[in-house]
Amino acid sequence: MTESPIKLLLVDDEEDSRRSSAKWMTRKGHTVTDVSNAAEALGLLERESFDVGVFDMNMPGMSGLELLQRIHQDNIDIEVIMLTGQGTVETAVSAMKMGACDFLSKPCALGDLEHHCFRARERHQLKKENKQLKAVISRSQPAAKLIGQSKSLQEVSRLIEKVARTTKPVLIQGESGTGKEVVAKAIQQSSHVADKPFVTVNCAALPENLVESELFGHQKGAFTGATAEKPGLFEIADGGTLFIDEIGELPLSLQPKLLRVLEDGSLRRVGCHRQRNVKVRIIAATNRDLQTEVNRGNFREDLFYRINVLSIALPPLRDREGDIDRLIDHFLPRSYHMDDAARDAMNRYPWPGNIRQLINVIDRATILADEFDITLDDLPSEVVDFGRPSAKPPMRSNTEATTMMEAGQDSTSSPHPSEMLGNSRYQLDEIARVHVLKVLEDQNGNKAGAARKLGIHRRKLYRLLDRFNGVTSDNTDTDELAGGSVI
Ligand SMILES: Nc1ncnc2c1ncn2[C@@H]1O[C@H](COP(=O)(O)OP(=O)(O)OP(=O)(O)O)[C@@H](O)[C@H]1O
Repeated sequence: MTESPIKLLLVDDEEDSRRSSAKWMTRKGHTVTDVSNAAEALGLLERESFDVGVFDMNMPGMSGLELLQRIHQDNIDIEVIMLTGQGTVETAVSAMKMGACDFLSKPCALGDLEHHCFRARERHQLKKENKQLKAVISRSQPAAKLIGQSKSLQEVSRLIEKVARTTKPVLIQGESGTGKEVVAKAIQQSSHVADKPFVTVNCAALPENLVESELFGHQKGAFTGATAEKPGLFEIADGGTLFIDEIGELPLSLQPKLLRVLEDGSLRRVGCHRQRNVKVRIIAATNRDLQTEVNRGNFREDLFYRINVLSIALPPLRDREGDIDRLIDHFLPRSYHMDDAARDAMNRYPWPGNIRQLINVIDRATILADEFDITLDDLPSEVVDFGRPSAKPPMRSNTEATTMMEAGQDSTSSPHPSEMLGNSRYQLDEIARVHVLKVLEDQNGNKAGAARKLGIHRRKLYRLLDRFNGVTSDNTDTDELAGGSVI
């Protein structure tokens, strides 16, 4: 048999035909359970899952059609083929209307039975894949590429390739924002289940009472609000990969249930007795030290050993030499340019929020930048000021404005602008100079802020500062001060 075996449930009160069908299908390598009545079949279906059911239409007690109806009502996931001794078009039509996928007349050739079961199983598989795809599409984000060439990241890439070849659980440890989810996706994309679902769940983002039903699914009426049955993420990820982020936050009470799936692939939805089986590759991530959590009694030791078969420690960004510039080049839109001073500051900063924080800083800078040039003024003060020689420099830029203020030409050496107003001793240019420098000083040297306060564009402020400093960068006169635009 080239195709994988079918898990089959045969329900027929005629012992001879049932036994010979079961024997034939078992000999062909399929897993067959056979029972003589519908009630027994229902009991089994509550506990176990099957790919295909072959039901005799006419049985004493509950008929095959009634059994089909119950399956439909209870939302049991199985494809049903109806068998009858007196096959008529009407009975076939009513069975199909009730959700049977096929119809066979008794006695049927055993070869036909297998052929029809394969077709039914294919349909079962397609329906399942369809459900999975819908769930995955609604959750998926575009795959992210792992940017960086530092030695420590190269080591991570090497590990990704290695662990991708197995189906064993992987534990990714690293600070928040270091790219644990990107690594999980990279493992999945290099694995043999790359075309299968990649489903993610973040244990920290879910209220404790929802984690169980989200992971394992629930039966209709299992708890208040469970108005319909819902498959869990393990079922959605069946055949593929489930990425469990922040696994350290998984409530202790649920840890044995996770251990069970990891051990034999079996699970039960909340409020349901039926055991289901899944084949899911688990990738877990944490920014906590799980061993410490084990020592503290917050995480089960057996589960820790189970998920920690293969582990990847993701280095923080500050330990990835050379990668900051690579990440800037990757995330900065092509039309933008970041000057050397800004790049130096970015490289000095220790990035406690790692790559996520770096992306946010770049996004912010592109919004604040004049034209397409990113300077120190476009970076947050904690980035600019980190590691600078003086704790609170009066000016943050290296332009002439700094020179002026360091040379004692700041606004404090002149009268307050309000005292100058209306005094014919002062020329308009002098009043403007004092006012502009005062505003700049009030803004701690932040030119973007000063320009905003002055109601002029930042480039206009640069030109004024150049002029006050005697730099003849252009031929602007005092008219510059009239009618500025706010950035
Ligand atoms: N090496 C990398 N190359 C490109 N982008 C990256 C890299 N590492 C992380 N990112 C990006 O940084 C952001 C954060 O990454 P991710 O969510 O994978 O981090 P995490 O470690 O899972 O964070 P948390 O612990 O908070 O869940 C995402 O936008 C991701 O695409």
